[in-house]
Amino acid sequence: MKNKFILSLDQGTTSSRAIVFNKKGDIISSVQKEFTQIFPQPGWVEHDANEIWSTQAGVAAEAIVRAGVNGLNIAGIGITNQRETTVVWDRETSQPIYNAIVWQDRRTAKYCDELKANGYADRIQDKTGLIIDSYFSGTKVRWILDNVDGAREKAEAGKLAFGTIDSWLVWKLTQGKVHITDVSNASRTLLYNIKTLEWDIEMLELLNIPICMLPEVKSSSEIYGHTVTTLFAHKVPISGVAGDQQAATFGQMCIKPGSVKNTYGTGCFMLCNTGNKPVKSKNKLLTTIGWQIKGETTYCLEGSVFMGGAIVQWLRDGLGIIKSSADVESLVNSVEDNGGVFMVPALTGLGAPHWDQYARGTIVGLTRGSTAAHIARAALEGIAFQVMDVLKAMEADAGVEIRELRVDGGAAINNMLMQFQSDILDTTVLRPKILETTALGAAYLAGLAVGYWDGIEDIQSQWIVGEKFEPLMTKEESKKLIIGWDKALGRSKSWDI
Ligand SMILES: Nc1ncnc2c1ncn2[C@@H]1O[C@H](COP(=O)(O)OP(=O)(O)O)[C@@H](O)[C@H]1O
Ligand SMILES: O=P(O)(O)OC[C@H](O)CO
Repeated sequence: MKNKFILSLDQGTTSSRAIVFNKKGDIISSVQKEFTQIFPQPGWVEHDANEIWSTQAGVAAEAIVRAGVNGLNIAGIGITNQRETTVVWDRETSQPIYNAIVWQDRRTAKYCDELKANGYADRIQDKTGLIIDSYFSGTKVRWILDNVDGAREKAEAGKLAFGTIDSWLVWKLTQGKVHITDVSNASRTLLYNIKTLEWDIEMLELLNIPICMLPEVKSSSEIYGHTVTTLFAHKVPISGVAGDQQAATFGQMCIKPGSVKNTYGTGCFMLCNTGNKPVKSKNKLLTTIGWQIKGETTYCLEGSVFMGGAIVQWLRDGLGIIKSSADVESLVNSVEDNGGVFMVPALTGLGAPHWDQYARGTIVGLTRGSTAAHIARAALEGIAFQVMDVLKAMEADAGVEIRELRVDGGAAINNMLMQFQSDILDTTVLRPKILETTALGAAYLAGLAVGYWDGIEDIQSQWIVGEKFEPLMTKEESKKLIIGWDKALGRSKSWDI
C-alpha cells in the first residue's frame, strides 16, 4: 500500500478533529475546529448535530488537502467520538429532530432516581455494565421521544433513527445508506447487553424505546460501507469505529489485561483492559466493551470523571482569569502551592466513583491571601484528585497496585498537572510521544480492517514514551493534601437537591 494513508475523524466534546496518519503512525496533517456548546438551562448541555457534521466534514477535507493527497490515497477512515451523546434524526430528511443531548447533560437525573428507587440498579449493572446515571444515552433518547412533538409516534412507525455521534457521522458520510454503531459505543447506551452482545429487549421496554430506531451493532474494525458524500472524489471505505476512550486505550496499546490509561480531555477517563471477560465492579466503576476485532471482544473497567480539562475552559470562559487554556501553566507556576485552596470541579455532578448527580462545583479554603493563581492551581489539582479516587477504585476492583499510568488528551500536555498526578498517586506517569492516541487508535482499527497493517505486531512498537513523571512529593505532603481534598469533596456532594 504505497502512498496510502489512514484518515481519522476524532469528534470530541469541544472540537472536531481530522488527522491523516502514515504507516509508521506519524501525523501527516491535523486540523481541528471548536464548535458551539449550548447550555439552555443549568445542568443541560446540547450540541447542534448539523454543526458537528459540518465542522467534522470541514476538517476532514482540509486535513486531506494539507497532507497533499486525495481520496484515492486514503486506505480507510476511522471514526472515534465523544460517547453517549444522543442524536435522533428523521430517516427521510436526515434532519435531527432535537439538538444532540450531550453526555454531560443532567436533565434525566430525576428519572434515573426513580429507576434506582424501583430497584433496577443491580439488574442494569449485570446486563449493561453501567451505573444508573443521566450520563448514558438511554434516558436521553427517552426524553427526546417524550418531549418532542410527535416524536414517539414517528419513532414507532420506523421514521426516526437514534445514534451516538459515530452512527450520525457514518450516516452522513454514506448519505443515509448505513445506520450502524460499534460494540464500544453500544455499550454506553444503557440499552446493550454486554454479555449476549445484543440490544437488550428488557432495557428497551423499561425505557420505552422502539428497537426499530436503533443502529445495527458491528465490530470496531471492519468495512461498514463507503463514503458517498462529495467530500471525497472517490469512495473511501469506512473501516474503524470506537468510542473515543476505547480508541485511546487501543492507541495507547493497552492491549494486555491489566494495562491502564487515563485521558485528560473535557473529562477524564481511566480504562483498564480486563481481557475477554467482563469484570463486574464492586467499587462503582463501569464495565465497558473496549473493542471487538475479528470476533474477539475485549472488555475494560472504566472510571469516568465529568470535568477534566473543561475546568480549565471554565477558568478561561467563566472566570476570565486566563486568556487561553495554555496560559494556565504559567499562572499556576507563579505560586508554590495551592495556598490552602481546594476546588472540586463538580460543575456537572460527580462521576466515578462517587456518582452524585447533584454534586456541584466548590472552592473552599479561601483567605485574604488567595489569588487567581491559587484558584487555578486548585482547579488543576482537583482534576488530579478525581483521577486519584478513580485509580483507588480501579486498584480495589483489579486487586493489584497500578504502578504505571499512560496518559493522553489535551490537558495531559500540562507538566504541572502531570507531575502533581504522579505525586498524588505515587505512581509513574508516562506521556507518549504522540498525544493524539484517540485518533491513532481509530486509525489502527480502520487500518487493520483493510490490511493497511497486517496485525497488532505491526503497530505495537509504534508506542514511544515522550515524557516520564516520577513522584517527588513526600508522603506527609501528599497525605495532608488528600485530607484537604476529602473535606472539600464532602462540601460539594448532594448540593443541588
Ligand atoms: N495547557 C493546558 N493545560 C490544561 N488543560 C489544557 C491545556 N491545553 C488544553 N487543555 C484542556 O484540554 C481540553 C481539550 O482536550 P481534548 O483532548 O481536545 O478534549 P475533547 O476531546 O474532550 O474535546 C480542554 O478542556 C482544554 O481546556
Ligand atoms: O470528548 P472527550 O474526549 O472528553 O470524551 C468524552 C467521553 O467520550 C464521554 O464519555
